[in-house]
Amino acid sequence: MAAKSAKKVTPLMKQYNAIKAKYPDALLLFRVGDFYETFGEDAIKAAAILNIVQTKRGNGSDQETALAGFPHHSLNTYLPKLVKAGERVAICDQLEDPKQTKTIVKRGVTELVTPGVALNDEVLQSKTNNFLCALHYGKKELGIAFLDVSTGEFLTAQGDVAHMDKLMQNFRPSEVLITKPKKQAFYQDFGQDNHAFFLEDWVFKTDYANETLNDHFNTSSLKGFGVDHLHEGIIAAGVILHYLGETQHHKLKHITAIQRIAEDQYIWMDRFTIRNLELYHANATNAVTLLDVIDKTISPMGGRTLKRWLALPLKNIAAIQKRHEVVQYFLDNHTLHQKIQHQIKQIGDIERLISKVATGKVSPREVIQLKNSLEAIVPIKAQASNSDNEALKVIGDTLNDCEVLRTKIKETLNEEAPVNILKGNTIADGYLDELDELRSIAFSGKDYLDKMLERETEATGITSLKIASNNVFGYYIEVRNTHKDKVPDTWIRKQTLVSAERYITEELKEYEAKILGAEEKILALEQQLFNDLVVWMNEYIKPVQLNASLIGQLDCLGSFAQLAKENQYVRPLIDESFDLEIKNGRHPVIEKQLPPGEQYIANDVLLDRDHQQIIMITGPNMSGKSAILRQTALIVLLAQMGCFVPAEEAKIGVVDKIFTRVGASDNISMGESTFMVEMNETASILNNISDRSLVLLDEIGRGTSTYDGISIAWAISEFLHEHPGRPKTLFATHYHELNEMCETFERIKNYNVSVKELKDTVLFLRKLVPGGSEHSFGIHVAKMAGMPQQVLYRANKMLKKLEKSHSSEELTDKIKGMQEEDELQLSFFNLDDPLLEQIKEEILDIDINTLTPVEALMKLNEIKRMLTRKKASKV
Ligand SMILES: Nc1ncnc2c1ncn2[C@@H]1O[C@H](COP(=O)(O)OP(=O)(O)OP(=O)(O)O)[C@@H](O)[C@H]1O
Repeated sequence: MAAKSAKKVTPLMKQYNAIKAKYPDALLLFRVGDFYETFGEDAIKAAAILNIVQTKRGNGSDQETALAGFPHHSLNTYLPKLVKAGERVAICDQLEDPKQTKTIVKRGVTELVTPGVALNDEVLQSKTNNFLCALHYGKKELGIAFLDVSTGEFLTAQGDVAHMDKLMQNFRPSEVLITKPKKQAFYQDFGQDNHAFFLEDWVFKTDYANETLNDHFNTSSLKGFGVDHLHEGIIAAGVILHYLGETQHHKLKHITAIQRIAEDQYIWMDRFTIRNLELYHANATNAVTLLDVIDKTISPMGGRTLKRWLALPLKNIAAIQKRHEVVQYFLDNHTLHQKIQHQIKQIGDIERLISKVATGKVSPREVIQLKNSLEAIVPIKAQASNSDNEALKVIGDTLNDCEVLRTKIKETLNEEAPVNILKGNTIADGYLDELDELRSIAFSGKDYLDKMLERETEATGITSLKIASNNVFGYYIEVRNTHKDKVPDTWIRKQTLVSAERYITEELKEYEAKILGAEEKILALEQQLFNDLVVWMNEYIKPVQLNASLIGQLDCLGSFAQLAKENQYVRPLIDESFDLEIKNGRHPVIEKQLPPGEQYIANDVLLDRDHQQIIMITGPNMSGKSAILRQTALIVLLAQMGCFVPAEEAKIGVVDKIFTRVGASDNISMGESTFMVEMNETASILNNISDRSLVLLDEIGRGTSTYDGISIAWAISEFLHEHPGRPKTLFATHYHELNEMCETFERIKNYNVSVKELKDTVLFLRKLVPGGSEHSFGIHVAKMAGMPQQVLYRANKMLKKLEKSHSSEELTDKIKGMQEEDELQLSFFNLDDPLLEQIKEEILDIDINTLTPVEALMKLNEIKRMLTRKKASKV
């Protein structure tokens, strides 16, 4: 019997199965009454992610299925958690009023929320764009498009894999769309880290893309956007719009344009450089990024603009200088700076608010927020327009005070409008006579009831009459039992209590109907008026978006001034020269991380085309070589973003590309391939450099044996020196052999990061001084670790000899010879001491060619431990 009934699928589950079949990749939230329910696999996932109870449906039958749900009003709490966990969530709602239908309620998916297509504030981060990306593999090139549906920004580009990879690093999309047949290629080219979704191949077609885009923009060609030549990019952009349709996002008026990412206008940085410089993504957990240090923006638009500026520093000198001028102006005009910042603080996320207007998801309270934000723009516009700084004036003149929009919102909406329109009191008093009248009926009831009570008391002579209402019986007149006999016949008894009776009268019934009718009408009218307002507001999408962009810029520039003031940054000079002159430059992040009382040691870096094109920096580990390299790149980058820089003075011949490469540090554990990767990466630099490039090489060549490493580092430096572009280069190395290069190559100069050797420690002076280093530095570290003198002496001696040797075959013989020669020195031990034998073996086993300083240190530590143990056992 049970088995028979179990086979029968209920109409509800039948409907569920049909809808689920259309969205197999999504977690389906199925509205049943006041709940969103999930079933089967979805329920198991939802219960785990949301930490909600999972139950069963089907009572042990073979149709038993898992079930988990939550109240519909908690959607805003639970939905973001599912999306953040990487789920695609299909929201299936009831499409008709259950009260109006006798059969099963019609249901359908009203929205598919995916990580890249989110409008919900709980999913979005205010200072970060949330980009959806589509990538198309064309015949020669790849096309890419990015859309932030929450702000309406839509961008496209095309190029090779490296180029696409760099853009992905810049824009960090939350979701990437790719055609199914390219799944493997995508993982190979871009790794497994992206949240990818694979679509059918037919979506990736030129005609379809053009049609979709032209339909959306209501254009006949994409020429006007300057993207018509980007065939692959257009396909990617078409895929994005297609996907929005698929996810039930149809109201997209806020996507007003598509823009080409004009890479030629920005400094080129490849992904290694972006990562290595830790611009906005830390390499270690809790590490501080450049963005963390420089971000003083105070609005969501400013925060997002800053990220964009950081990813895309400018090359156009005039544009850079314009930004510098505004920053300087803010610094010179403190009061204006403060006033503008104060006003910006009052501005909400107008960019996302206007998107919500377009998508019809805006709440009454948000419309009020938008109006208040636009009001805060009015004084900014006036102040900027009245300033005597040209660039600021342009911003002021371009800002739109949106007066008509503000006035209309003000007269339509109540200033205290609720989030949920059903709460009532959304539309302002005095906006519509009809509404005012209804309100007076609905809300002036107290007066009317008081009068009725007075009349009835007089007519019946009952002194303790009461008029009230409850949810079950509506309005009633209550009579205490002592007066029961005085109740007129026309009253109808509704409820009996212990000490009283409740009645209704004809008049009370009529009154109730009128009030209820009025309340219903008020709600309907309010909804209609609010909807009309929102539709009307669509005309203001473009001006509000323009304001958002200008406020974002202004916030950024104000933030640069704030940063300069707080940290003694100076205005850099950008010109067309090829020189780089930094006086007393600092590393913006490290200087903020130093322990209290410690000062960052500033350094000069001078590079030019004629005398000092390449600087070879030697110095022991931890002396500050990498810091000098990175601070140089960061100073250039900050300057070309329009920011001031951490230095005493900086003169920068505009840079078009920044390359950084860091040699593999743990090649031994990672094997040959790491070295190959390092060489491949370096090769890509050598093939792409120009006369305005800045190249930073940190310990390149470290990932192989010493002599290979030296030879490669030598060859790379020689290549850069001889390159007609004469790219400016900083090369940090521990191969002091490279210091010899300056004798042959006139534009290579030696510098070292100075240290002072004290009796038993090394003091880092961190000053970059002219001149090379004469020897290796591993021993310094050993010294610092407090090695016994004998061990140090021995290590020093061995190293010196090894440095002189030229091939690894000679090493063993040499070491043997050295042992015989030096054995007497180690009088601390008995010659036949088994420990000595063991240490001997240890040292002989070391392959110095591939030994990194840290490993040397560890080895020495091991030997020290042996000796300490020996010493202790003797005592
Ligand atoms: N100019 C400076 N002033 C103060 N502290 C500094 C300075 N430069 C570097 N440091 C400190 O020294 C640490 C090591 O610097 P850095 O990593 O640049 O050394 P390195 O010579 O490149 O070492 P390695 O060869 O091991 O990579 C930094 O993390 C920082 O704390």
